[in-house]
Amino acid sequence: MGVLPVPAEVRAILLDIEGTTTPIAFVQETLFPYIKDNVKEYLRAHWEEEECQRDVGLLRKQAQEDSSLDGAVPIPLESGSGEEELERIIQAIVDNVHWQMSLDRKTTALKQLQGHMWRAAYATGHVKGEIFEDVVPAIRKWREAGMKVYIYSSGSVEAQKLLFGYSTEGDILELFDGHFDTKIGPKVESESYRRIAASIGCATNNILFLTDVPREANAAEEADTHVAVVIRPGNAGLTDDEKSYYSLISSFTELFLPSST
Ligand SMILES: CSCCC(=O)C(=O)COP(=O)(O)O
Ligand SMILES: [Mg+2]
Repeated sequence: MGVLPVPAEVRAILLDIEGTTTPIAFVQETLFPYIKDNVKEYLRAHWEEEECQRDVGLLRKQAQEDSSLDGAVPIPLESGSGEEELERIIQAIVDNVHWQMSLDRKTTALKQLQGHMWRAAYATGHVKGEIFEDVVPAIRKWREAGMKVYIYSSGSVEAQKLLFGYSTEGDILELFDGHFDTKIGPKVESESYRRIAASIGCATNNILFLTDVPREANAAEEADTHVAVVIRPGNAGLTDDEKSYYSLISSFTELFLPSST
């Protein structure tokens, strides 16, 4: 087991979810198939609700922005009323969601809908958020040492709260001081890390960001945020250059805080 000293100026640890706190397999083999299998029924059942209409509005706007992309699926406006017309629009949304998911897109529109759909899956006990076993004990230790702990995931804040609220370790939401999603900006843009620092009320170099994705680490580092790349079973491999450039950890227990004993 390695040891990674945390720089003394770090006051907050910012955590990615998929591939960092949580196995990629849980997201790809449980959460995402649930969306693909249930999106049509969900839209039919919730169509009249305000929240669902907001999600549809965001997806339609995103589809317009995506119209020049290869294979993009448009979402037409309803022209008229009736069951058949509604089915035509719902089918277009289903196709659009499937297309976005086939590319693992991280659009706020897709992530908002997913978060709302997972609500029922977690609340009925159909799904429990999976967390690597080192995560909870390590976060407790960091917090005892005075560290603030935040989540930054492409999954919506609502989806994050479901995952940690209904997790294999129980409701562990109390471990987090706050949550960020793509509403603050994409994880591959350095400006997002500046906005997060401003929102927390610290400098970017007071934050240590843990992620499995080198492009995200690179964006954070450009903003002068400390980073470490997390290696977990099932994560994408790193190039030799990435392995030698980034600080790497394979468990949260490898982080050594200056004040820890
Ligand atoms: C928050 S639960 C679902 C995870 C998800 O939808 C996703 O896109 C994961 O992205 P991350 O930024 O956590 O790697
Ligand atoms: Mg990730």
